[in-house]
Amino acid sequence: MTDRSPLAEPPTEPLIEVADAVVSYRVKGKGRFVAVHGVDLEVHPGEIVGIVGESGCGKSSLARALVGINKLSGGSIRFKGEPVTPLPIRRRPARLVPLQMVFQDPYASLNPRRRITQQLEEVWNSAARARGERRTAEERLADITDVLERVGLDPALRTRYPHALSGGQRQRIAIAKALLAKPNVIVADEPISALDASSQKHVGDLLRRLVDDLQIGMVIISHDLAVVATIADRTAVMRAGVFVEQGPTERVWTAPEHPYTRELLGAVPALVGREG
Ligand SMILES: Nc1ncnc2c1ncn2[C@@H]1O[C@H](COP(=O)(O)OP(=O)(O)OP(=O)(O)O)[C@@H](O)[C@H]1O
Repeated sequence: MTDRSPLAEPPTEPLIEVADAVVSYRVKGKGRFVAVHGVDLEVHPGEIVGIVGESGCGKSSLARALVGINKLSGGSIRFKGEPVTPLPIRRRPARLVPLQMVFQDPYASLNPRRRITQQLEEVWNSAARARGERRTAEERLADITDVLERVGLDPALRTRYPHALSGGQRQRIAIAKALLAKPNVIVADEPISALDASSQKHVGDLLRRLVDDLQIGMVIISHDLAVVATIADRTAVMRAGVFVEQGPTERVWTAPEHPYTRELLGAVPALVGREG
């Protein structure tokens, strides 16, 4: 658990600025259902912000809006000062390429019929194309080898198909895919919930290391307060589409202000501290 006092570090420009964001869905015969009711959030370089709350509270709806998959019904989301425009991946402007998402189920974001290497090459190609860069196959291989090493995988694994990897290895590949886009921000929706306990710890430590080493901003969504408490600098507690409180993780954990946070804390058996 970390508590980086705002006085301890110089202020930075936020990478992500969310102001009064509203996400709603059209539900047949029932009008619109509002899943996110006007939330405010900032994400700075080198910072992990955890968003925690029970299933159905609106976490994924907000996460998808942060990267431009969901359209906002109100408010605004800015990435490096520019609005996040909801467009299909292929039509995303180059300025949004460094805004990446990692999903809970890495199987869903990996094609089971293609070798890992082909999938990483496609991501690299589309990021280079979006940026208008002309680069060589040697540079591509060097970048792919570099990200695989960075996520703690043997680069030789790239010749495998997804089914020949463990759950933890697949999630590392999903993180490597995001890194190939040279991200400034990664939004990770339940990135470790589906993993066994030992992989949870390793992937959690990896995410923290990436944020510290690359000074990216990260948003981690989880229903599990203990997961967020071990790696997030700041925590926002979400209930029924609103943040009931947000603050430094240490403070939220030790002196929760809202009864709902206390309720969530009561359901956590024990906190295992983050190493390093
Ligand atoms: N496409 C959609 N159409 C209509 N309602 C939706 C849609 N997607 C989500 N919802 C509803 O919005 C609410 C918030 O869902 P969301 O997936 O954002 O919550 P969550 O906190 O991420 O939950 P979970 O952890 O179960 O995914 C839920 O009531 C859900 O049923």
